[in-house]
Amino acid sequence: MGTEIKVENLTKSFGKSLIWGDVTLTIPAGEICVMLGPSGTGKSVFLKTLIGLLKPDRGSIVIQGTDIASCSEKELYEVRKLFGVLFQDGAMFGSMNLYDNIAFPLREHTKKSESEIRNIVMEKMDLVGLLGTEDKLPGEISGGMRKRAGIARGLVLDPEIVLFDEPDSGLDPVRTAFLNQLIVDLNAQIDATFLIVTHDINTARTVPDNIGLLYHKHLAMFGPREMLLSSEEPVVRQFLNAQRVGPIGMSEEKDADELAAEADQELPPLPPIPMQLEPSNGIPRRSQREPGAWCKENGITPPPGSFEENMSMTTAV
Ligand SMILES: Nc1ncnc2c1ncn2[C@@H]1O[C@H](COP(=O)(O)OP(=O)(O)OP(=O)(O)O)[C@@H](O)[C@H]1O
Repeated sequence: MGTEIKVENLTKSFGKSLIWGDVTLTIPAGEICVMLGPSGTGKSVFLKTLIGLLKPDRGSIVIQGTDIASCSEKELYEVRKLFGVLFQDGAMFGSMNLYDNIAFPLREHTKKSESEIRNIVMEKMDLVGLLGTEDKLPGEISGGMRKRAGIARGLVLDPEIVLFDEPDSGLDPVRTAFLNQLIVDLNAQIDATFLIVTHDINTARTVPDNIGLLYHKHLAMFGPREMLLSSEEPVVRQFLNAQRVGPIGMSEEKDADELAAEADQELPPLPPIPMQLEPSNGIPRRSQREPGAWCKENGITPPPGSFEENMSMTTAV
């Protein structure tokens, strides 16, 4: 299970306004990727383009041999069945209880009997820790529970690719930590390919196998977690360490005067690379490797203190 997504030279504009151009990356089967980027750089547009809700101007997105940028509607309909999507707010129907919300895709897209549907819904509710809340309305539960219900609903059709659009938005740090653990556990358990859009730097530093950064209408970098967390590239370094010093300004790129004013400021050292979050259910991640393996293979010395067992999960910001 889990399928690769191969994106080549993807470009998307709305009218004359370019959102991003020439995006090329391969999201490996079964791994977790995080896509970062300042607000408005087109992360949600990227997710929508991957599932064919938006059409790119150019380029290809190949999933199981089908280019969804140029395929027929019928082919697109088939490829879409591979996806589960978690929208920001969980996108629950307010007047339906959680059971019916989670059962909805099965009733809409399959011919399964109500008893088969019941088995699947209860299994997914169990996976996300929501057994016993079947009769609750979305308005009666917390934001974190709504997110988990959204995940359960995204999983009922057994997707091979799961897209998460800011799963941690509006959650407190403790609930975010629980949600991150759930995401890592689910990834190991269902072995699907996960792509997460987030603004949470701690999530980006600890959860994924790979990180991408969209900035200034292009993909600034995409690669293994350790590659980006040890990178000295100014935009990557600034964003992944949530710093003010660097090329990214409040609304757009800084201008020459602003950059000149910063020229003498010494950059803080790169913080240690934290351990990757491990599944708590005893199932190894598909891509599990020794901490520091990428750095070693590539002759990179990680920042001091990296990969220490008891290192704080928070970043030095
Ligand atoms: N359907 C659309 N028509 C026209 N412009 C759009 C459309 N959808 C998005 N945009 C524009 O594309 C740009 C990128 O939007 P998007 O929501 O993808 O950014 P984002 O990186 O996800 O932002 P944030 O981090 O704030 O959620 C924005 O300027 C937005 O106004």
